[in-house]
Amino acid sequence: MSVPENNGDFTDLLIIGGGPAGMFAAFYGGMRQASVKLIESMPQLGGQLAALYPEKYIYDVAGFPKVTAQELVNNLNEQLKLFNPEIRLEEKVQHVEKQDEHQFIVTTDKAVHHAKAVIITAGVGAFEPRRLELDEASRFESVNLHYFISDLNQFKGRKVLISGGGDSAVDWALMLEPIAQQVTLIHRRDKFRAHEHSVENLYASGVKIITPTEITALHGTDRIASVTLSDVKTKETQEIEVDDVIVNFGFVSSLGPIAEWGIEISSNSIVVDSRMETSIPGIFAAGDITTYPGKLKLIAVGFGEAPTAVNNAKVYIDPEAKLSPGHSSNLKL
Ligand SMILES: Cc1cc2nc3c(=O)[nH]c(=O)nc-3n(C[C@H](O)[C@H](O)[C@H](O)COP(=O)(O)OP(=O)(O)OC[C@H]3O[C@@H](n4cnc5c(N)ncnc54)[C@H](O)[C@@H]3O)c2cc1C
Repeated sequence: MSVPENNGDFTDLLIIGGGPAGMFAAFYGGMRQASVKLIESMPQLGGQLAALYPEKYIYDVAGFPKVTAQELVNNLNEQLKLFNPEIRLEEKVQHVEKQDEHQFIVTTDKAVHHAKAVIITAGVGAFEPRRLELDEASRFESVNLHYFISDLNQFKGRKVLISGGGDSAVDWALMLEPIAQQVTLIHRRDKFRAHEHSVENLYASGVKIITPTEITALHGTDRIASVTLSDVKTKETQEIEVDDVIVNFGFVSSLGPIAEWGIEISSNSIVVDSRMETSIPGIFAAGDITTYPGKLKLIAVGFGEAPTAVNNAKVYIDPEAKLSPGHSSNLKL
């Protein structure tokens, strides 16, 4: 099956956001013989799965009894490459404007794109980690202060300090314990908010736990060599040597520029109808970013919404086209 060339400068489908919903939409657009451009602000595809929990297991995606988030992203990548969509990484969409039916101008921080239809799969919006509120923190960010983890092995044989009390902090501590030389987990409260079972495993593990404690200073020139920890109640301090500091205070997200594109928004999400079309004809949405009565923010749900958005976008672009894609099992790929 061949993918048609762009008609002039106009891509058939421009997809904003390369999380699981956007990746599957990109594959599906190719399957519907649409030309596809996918724009993602992060350096990698995969959305929350790749950025926030690549090594965690997911159990509720159909057909996968158990799969790590990164494996699922790798599979989505392999699947979407069947149709060679244009993927643009590290490019953030700032503005979408409808000029006329089938004519959208999408402006990013790097270029201006033209599309016949737009599908927004921007998840929770462009997300950022909640940062350590210390003046000196920013200069260690690209060195040994981590808010995201992409490869557990980078911590092999190292002294790692993790700060945070939720699931991510506890999970990272447990996963790093057999790899790192030493893992210390601190939290500003006495109790961890993580899943009960994980907390039980934590106390049974070799992770050193210090609570209620917070980081009050980072020391080092080129990299953090030690940190000052302060007891939240007694204010007593201690300095410990570290090779790496991982901060897991969760992340903040906002729709950012999306809220200014004139699309109907409700509770920080994009309102869609049963065709996954937004209040602007020709702009569709899928995945965590959408809202409608009964909406669930799950990967499996995004995997259903993406084909609905793509098939309806196909009909928007070409009203003669069939809504139903037919069965993929009839394809010869
Ligand atoms: C720790 C954790 C565990 C989870 N476990 C599960 C689970 O077990 N099962 C499950 O079903 N769900 C789980 N989820 C939820 C699941 O990850 C989300 O439902 C899913 O990622 C939503 O996919 P998405 O493609 O809609 O959005 P996202 O994954 O959020 O991807 C959206 C992408 O759009 C990009 N983007 C946003 N704005 C712009 C812009 N302006 N320009 C360019 N790019 C942009 C973002 O950078 C991001 O990469 C979990 C979430 C977390 C945080």
